[in-house]
Amino acid sequence: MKRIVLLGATGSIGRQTLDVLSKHPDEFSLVGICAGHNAKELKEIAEAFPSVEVIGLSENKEDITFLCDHVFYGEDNMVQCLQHCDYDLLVNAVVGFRGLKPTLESLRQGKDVALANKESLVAGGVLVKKMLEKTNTKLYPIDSEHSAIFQCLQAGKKEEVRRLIITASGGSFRDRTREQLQDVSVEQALSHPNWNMGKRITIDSATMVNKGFEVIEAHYLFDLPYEKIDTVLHAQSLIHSMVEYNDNAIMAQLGSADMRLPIQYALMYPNRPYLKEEHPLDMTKTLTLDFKEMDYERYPMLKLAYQVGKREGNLGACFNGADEKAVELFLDKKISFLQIEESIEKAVEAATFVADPTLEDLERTDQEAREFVVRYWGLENQ
Ligand SMILES: NC(=O)C1=CN([C@@H]2O[C@H](COP(=O)(O)OP(=O)(O)OC[C@H]3O[C@@H](n4cnc5c(N)ncnc54)[C@H](OP(=O)(O)O)[C@@H]3O)[C@@H](O)[C@H]2O)C=CC1
Ligand SMILES: CC(=O)[C@@H](O)[C@H](O)COP(=O)(O)O
Ligand SMILES: [Mn+2]
Repeated sequence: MKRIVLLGATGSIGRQTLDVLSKHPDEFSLVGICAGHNAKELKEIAEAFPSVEVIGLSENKEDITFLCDHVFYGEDNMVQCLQHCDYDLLVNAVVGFRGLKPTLESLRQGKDVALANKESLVAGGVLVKKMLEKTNTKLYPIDSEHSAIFQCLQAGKKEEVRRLIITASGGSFRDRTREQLQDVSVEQALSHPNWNMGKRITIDSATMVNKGFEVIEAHYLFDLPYEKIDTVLHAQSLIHSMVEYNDNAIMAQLGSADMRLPIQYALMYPNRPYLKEEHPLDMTKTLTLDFKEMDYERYPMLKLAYQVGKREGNLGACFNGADEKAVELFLDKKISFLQIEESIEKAVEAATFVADPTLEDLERTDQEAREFVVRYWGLENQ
């Protein structure tokens, strides 16, 4: 029985993880759940999974202390939960920079992490890598592209990999030119062509920040240089990513747009038990595969992500922090879609570079990037 702690339990990945866990009651016991504000849903989860021993909530608006022995409130709730329960695997599906600390804490304790929170690696990849080496722990990717690559890597040796090819849908505005992005609305940006996901990642997909994050994530997860990590536009999101080997073989992983497969694979690797699909892929009817070369002029955030990733240090934390704040402002209709990009570019330009950052350095960089974006748009008093 694997004892699981799930962060971001009320989110898109969180809920799909609960579904996977509920299908394997003899394999998993859910012992910890955390979320941000949604006390009502946490309560429902705790009732559905009586094995829950610890609960974390960032806001203290509702008293849920009666639900189990340990309930922690506040921004440090996730780390406190990890310190007050006996668990085997952390599933980190919280959104944002806040996911880095619990990832590091879990690895420090010698516990493996099934990772959806890509921000842990984008902002803190250097620290996470050091901790993995120190404690001999493992990360199991949940992000669909990285799960696909992880699956394709089972077919060969790492030394024989020529390159990783990460597929990109192009996001909500893939059929528009840059000129046509001037007046796009929040509602339009939130309409992803293939995936149903949380708001932040859906906007990141439209700006291609998400693909930039995924390039950096792949660098740390698979320990390959940026020169061996490519991206390609693939509108259908049927191929989740590929690995090209030295003998020219290209291994691809295909599947419907259902995150329960990568979640289950991360939790049960190397096993592949039965998984009922909502919308099974019918090869004979639906299989059209289009590919287009990535256009860095159309998607400047992807180009910037390579530069940020290669320079390393604290720049990933700046890139992510600026994006988090800019996406929040866009969703609140305080800035326009194209101003998300401008926020990130200017914040990275203005950042003070720290080559070998500590966690405190990254936290400072994250905070400074957010403050920079607010100041840049003159929104200090709103
Ligand atoms: N959705 C997807 O298909 C994919 C997501 N990912 C990654 O997985 C992560 C989660 O994404 P997704 O599920 O879409 O996001 P959602 O927005 O759907 O869910 C976010 C989760 O984080 C919680 N949360 C928000 N603020 C806080 C806080 N201050 N303290 C603690 N918890 C908080 C939310 O709780 P509450 O509901 O209470 O606010 C919720 O449980 C992201 O890093 C994303 O990039 C990666 C690949 C695919
Ligand atoms: C489901 C998932 O992993 C998302 O990251 C998704 O891949 C977004 O797709 P695009 O960023 O390619 O639009
Ligand atoms: Mn992805």
